[in-house]
Formats: sequence, structure tokens, C-alpha cells
Amino acid sequence: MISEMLVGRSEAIASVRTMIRFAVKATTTVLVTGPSGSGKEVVARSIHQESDRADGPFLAINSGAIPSELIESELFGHEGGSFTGATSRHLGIFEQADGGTLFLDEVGEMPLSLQVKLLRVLEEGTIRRVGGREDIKVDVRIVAATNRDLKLEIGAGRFREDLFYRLCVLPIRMPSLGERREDVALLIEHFLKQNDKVEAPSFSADALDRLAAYGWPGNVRELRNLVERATIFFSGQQIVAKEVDLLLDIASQTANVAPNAVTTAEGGTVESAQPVASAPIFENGFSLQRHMQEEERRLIVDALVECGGVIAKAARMVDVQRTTFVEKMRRHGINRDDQLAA
Ligand SMILES: Nc1ncnc2c1ncn2[C@@H]1O[C@H](COP(=O)(O)OP(=O)(O)OP(=O)(O)O)[C@@H](O)[C@H]1O
Repeated sequence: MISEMLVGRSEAIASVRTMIRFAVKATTTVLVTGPSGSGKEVVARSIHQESDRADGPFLAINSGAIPSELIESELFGHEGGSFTGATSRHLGIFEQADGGTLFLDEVGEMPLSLQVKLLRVLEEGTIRRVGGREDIKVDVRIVAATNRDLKLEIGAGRFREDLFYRLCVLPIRMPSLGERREDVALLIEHFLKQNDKVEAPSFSADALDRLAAYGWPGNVRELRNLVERATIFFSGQQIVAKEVDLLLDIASQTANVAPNAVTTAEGGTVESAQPVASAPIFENGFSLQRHMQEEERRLIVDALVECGGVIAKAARMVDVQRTTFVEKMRRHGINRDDQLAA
């Protein structure tokens, strides 16, 4: 089961699998570290699915994506009337995950004030809703993740040392894809199989060499996106090295460039999927922050519409976590049904 989800034959992945097996048998908190896109959430899901909690819920929350004034209520819930806007009782994610596993993503970005409360929950196994008077027992297995160096964060006074040791009972380090290039071909095969709607492309030996030599700063997420692009542009074709360069180039272009014509294996051309942003007009009152917010809102709406309202797909399209996408929708006041009806 683990091997099905966590693709890879490298030694680094074998070590991760060993740690997952230990984690499955224990009930302690796990801390998964590693760069963005390296598969930390995949590890958390594997632990959950292999554990005796597999029939319970698996819930994920991204501490870095929720405004600090909302995060406490998102985690622990609130009683009706506990603050402006809290009209009725809301169950926090700890209560929702009761009997299951809670994936605390980007735990390094959690505000210090909340870190104290999280530590209490971990030590006592109880939560208290915002505005509540009673402690409520919860049975939740925590898998936390971060791409920050928490030791540095502790040194800088941004992360509590006592929480670090409480979280880090069982540490798992996810290697970057650059550290396990031997897994690139296997991952490509895995992602190609996931798309059963169109005929998959294939990669020539020199194309695979080229991909194995690439640095993969965006790790497995970047590779998955490249395979998706390859499937769109080269469905049913064999991709050679120079086309890999094109596929990599498309990803590295900034949003400000003109659309690119990509020559497909059939000799036809397709336009790159790259959005073309018009240059901002620096009139009086121009605000970079507002402009960026508007641009972000537009891209989120476009992705939602493009994906027929399937949030997980739209989130993948703009390369953010699903939880981050949902949070951004909430922050921009985007209603999926309204957008689809428009
Ligand atoms: N070993 C793997 N096998 C199969 N798919 C993987 C593997 N590692 C990562 N992926 C895929 O790559 C994408 C990114 O993985 P994931 O979200 O787990 O990364 P992450 O380290 O949690 O990222 P972030 O730090 O940005 O939250 C997902 O689509 C995931 O399914």
C-alpha cells in the first residue's frame, strides 16, 4: 500500500518508507520536513492509510495560509457569540478529525501565541473552543510538516523549542527530487498513468536523460505539472530532448511574456498555456499590493472555471495546496457556484 502511494525506488525513499512503517505502529506525533513539493503530504496520507485510523478522517490544514485572527477558531472551533461574526457554534478541525489523522502543514508558520495552545493540546489531548468553558477530549493523530529549518526558527525566536521537541518525536525527512533523480522516470510513468482521458505521450531515452539531469527546484510537484503539460501538448507522441527543453521553458517563463508557440511532435503548433498579463498602469493611486491581489483573484476564478469547479484540480493548476486555494477563495469572497453560473 505504501509503495503504491509513495512512488520511488531510490535509497532515500526506501529510508522514508522504513520511517513510515515505524510511524504506523506508533501513535506519536510525526514531523515531516523537506522542501516544498517533495511529497510531505503524501507521507502523511500514507501513515494515515496504513494505520488503524484508516477508517477515520484524514484532514489537512495549512497554518501558513490562514489569517492569524482566524486560525485559532479553525483549529479549535468556537462557541456562538464568542466574537463578531461567530453566529453559531463551529467545530474546529481538531474535533472534525476525531478518531483520525490531522495533517498540520507549514507548522513553522503558526503564530507563537497558537504554538502554546497546540503544545497544550498535544500534552493533554484536550481542546477548548474559542469562547468555550470546557475542555473537550479529542483523539487525533498529528502529522506536522514544514519546509523551514525549525532549529533556525527557534534561534530566531519564531518557533517554540518545547513544541519542536513535542512534534519531533518521530522525524521524517523528505529528500528533494534533485537528491533522488533515479526516481524521475518512475514518477513520470506514475503520473502518465493517472490521466486516462487522453492518450499518453512517451519519452525517448534522451528526453528521460534530460529530465533526470534537470535540477527540479519545484520537486515532484514540478515534475507532475510537466507531465500534465506534456500530455496536453504531445498526446500520443514520443517526446524527445529538445521538446523537454520547451516544456521546461514554458514553466520558467514569467506571466509577463507573450504567448509562445510550441512546436509539437506532429509539427503543428500550439500556444503555451501561460497567462499573459498586461503591464500595470502606474496611475495616481496605483498600489502594487492591490494589483497583485486583483491578479490573484482573477487567476483563481479562471482556474476554477477552467476546471469546472473541481477545487483540487484548480489548485493543482495554479500549483498551490488545496487548503491554500480554499483559503484564497474565502479571502477573495469567491463563490464557486456563482463563478460557474456566470
Ligand atoms: N513519492 C511520490 N509519489 C507520488 N506522488 C508524489 C510523490 N511525492 C510527491 N507527489 C505528488 O507531488 C505533489 C506534491 O506533493 P505534496 O503536496 O505531498 O508535497 P509537499 O511537500 O507537502 O508540498 P508543500 O510543502 O508545498 O505543502 C502531489 O501531487 C503529490 O501527489
